[in-house]
Amino acid sequence: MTEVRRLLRLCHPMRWKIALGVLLSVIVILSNVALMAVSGWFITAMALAGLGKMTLEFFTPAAGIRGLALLRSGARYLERLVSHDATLAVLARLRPWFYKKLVPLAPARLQGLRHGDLLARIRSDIDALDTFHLRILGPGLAALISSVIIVAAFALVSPGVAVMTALGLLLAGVAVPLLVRRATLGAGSALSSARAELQSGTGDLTRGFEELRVLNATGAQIDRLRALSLRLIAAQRRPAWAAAAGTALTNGVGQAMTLGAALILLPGAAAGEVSGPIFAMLVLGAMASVEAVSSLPGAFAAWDATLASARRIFALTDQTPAVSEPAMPETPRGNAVRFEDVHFAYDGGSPVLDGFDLTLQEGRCLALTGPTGAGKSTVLALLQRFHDPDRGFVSLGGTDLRRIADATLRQRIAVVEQQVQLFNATIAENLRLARPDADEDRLWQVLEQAQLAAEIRAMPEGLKTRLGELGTRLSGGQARRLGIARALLVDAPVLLLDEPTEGLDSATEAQVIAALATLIRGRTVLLVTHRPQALALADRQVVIGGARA
Ligand SMILES: Nc1ncnc2c1ncn2[C@@H]1O[C@H](COP(=O)(O)OP(=O)(O)OP(=O)(O)O)[C@@H](O)[C@H]1O
Repeated sequence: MTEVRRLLRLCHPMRWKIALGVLLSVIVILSNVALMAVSGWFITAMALAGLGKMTLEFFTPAAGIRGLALLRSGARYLERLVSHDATLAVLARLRPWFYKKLVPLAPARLQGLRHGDLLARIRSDIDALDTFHLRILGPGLAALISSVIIVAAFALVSPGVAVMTALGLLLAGVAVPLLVRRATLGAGSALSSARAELQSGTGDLTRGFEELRVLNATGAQIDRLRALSLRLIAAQRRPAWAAAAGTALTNGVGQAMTLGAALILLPGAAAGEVSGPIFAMLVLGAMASVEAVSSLPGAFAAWDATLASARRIFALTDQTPAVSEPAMPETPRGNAVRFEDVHFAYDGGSPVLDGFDLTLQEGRCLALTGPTGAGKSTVLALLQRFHDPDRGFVSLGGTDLRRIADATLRQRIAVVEQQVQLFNATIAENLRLARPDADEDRLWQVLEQAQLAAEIRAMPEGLKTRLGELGTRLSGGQARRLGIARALLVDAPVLLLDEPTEGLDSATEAQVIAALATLIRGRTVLLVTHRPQALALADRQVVIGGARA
C-alpha cells in the first residue's frame, strides 16, 4: 500500500484538476440517473394523462429532460478534457521527477540496467502510472460520491429501493472488482516485464541493424521479437478477459437491480400507494444507477499492473547514490591530483585497486597505461567521483573529493571519452551543453582549436547541422574532435582523456592529436592511452598493474 500513498503524493500538485475531473464525473453519473428517472416518470405520466387519469404540466419535465441530456453531454465532454489534461500534467511532472532522481544514481547505480530496461521504465512504466488517477483514483472517488448521493436520493422516495440499490452498488462496485482483481493477481508484473523486454528487444534490433545484416542474423532477431510480442499479448490477455467479465457481471447486476426495484415496488403499486410515474421513475433510476460503478472492474483489472509499474520505478529511485554530497563543502586550492593508498572494489567484487598511489602535479600531463582490466578507467571514475574509494583517498588541490561539492568538481574536470556522447540535436546545441551561454564566435573559436571548423563550414547548414541519433552523421574522428571542442568550451583546469584516439586510422589520429595538443595546454591532464602518438603528449607515464616507467 505504500506505493499507493506515494502515487497519491506524486499526484498532489494536480489535486485540484483531479478533483474537478471527479466532480464532473459525478455530474455525468447523476445527470444520467436523473435523466432516466425523469424520463420514466414523464412517459408514464403522459400515458396516464392521455388516458385522462391525471393532469400533467408538460413543459417543466420536458425542459428538465432536455436540460439533463445537455448537462450529461456537456459534463462528459468537460470531464474528458479535464481528466486528460490532469493526466498529461501528472505525466509531464513524473518524467522529469524520475529523470532527476536518476541523475545522482548515474553511472554507478545504473550500470546493472540495460539501456532498454531503463527506457522501458522511463516510458512504459511512467505511462502506466497515468492509469492510477485516470482509471483508478478518479473513477473510484466518483463512484463513491455518486453512489452515496443516489442511495440518499432514493431513500427520500422509497427506503426499500434505496437499500436494494445500496446492496446492488456494493455488489457491482466492490465484490465484482475484487473478483476481477483476484483473477488478475500477478498479471501486472508479467505485463510490465513483458513490455520492458519487448522495448529492449526492439531497441537492440534497431540499433544493431548493420551488424545483424552482416551476420545474417536478422531472421533470428525477428523471431525473438515475435516471441516477445506474443509474450506481451499473452500477458495482456488475462487482465483483458477479467475486465470484460467484470463489465458483463456489472451489467448483470444492473439488470437485477431493475428487477429488484420493480419487485419491491409492486405491492405498493398494486395497493395504489405507489403511482405509475413514481414506479417507472424508480425502476429506471435503479437501472441507470449501476453506471456509477461500471468503470470499477476495469480499474481493478489495471490495479495490479499499475502497482507493478510503480514498484519498478520506486525500486530504482529509492536507491541511495553511490556518493553523497558533503555537508560543508570545501573549495580545492589548486588542481594537483593525488591518489593515496587507494583501495577499491566494485560492489562486493574482487579488488581492482589495492593500495594505488599517484601524484599528478598541476599543469602536467600524465599518461596512465597498463594491461586491459588493470583499472585505468576505474582511476578516471574515482577522480570524477562516480564512486568513493573503500580505503585511502583521492584529492584535488589538496582537498579530499568527498569534501568537494559535486557542482564544483564538474566545473573543475572535463572529460573526453573514446566514445563521445553526442545527441540528436544541432552541432551548436551539442556544443552548448558544455556552456549554454556561449555565442557563435566562441563556438567557432573552439571548433578552430579542435581543427574541426573547416569541415563544419563546408556543411550546408554549418552549426545548425543536426547530428542524428548518437551523432551518426559525423565520422569517428569528427565526433572525437567535437568532443574536444566541447571540452575546450567547459574550460576546466583538469582534463581526463580516456583512450581519445583509440580506433582511429593514423591520419585521423594525427588530426585528433593536434586538437588535443591545444586542449591540454596549461591544463592538468590524466591521459589513458596505449597509442604511441598520444603517449607523446604526456610528460610522464605511469603503468598501472605493472612496473613504473
Ligand atoms: N561497473 C563495474 N562493475 C563491476 N566491475 C567492473 C566495473 N567496471 C569495471 N569493472 C571491473 O574492474 C576491473 C578494472 O576495469 P577497468 O575498466 O577500470 O580497467 P581498464 O584498465 O580501464 O581496462 P581497459 O583497458 O580494458 O579499458 C575489470 O576487472 C572490470 O571487469
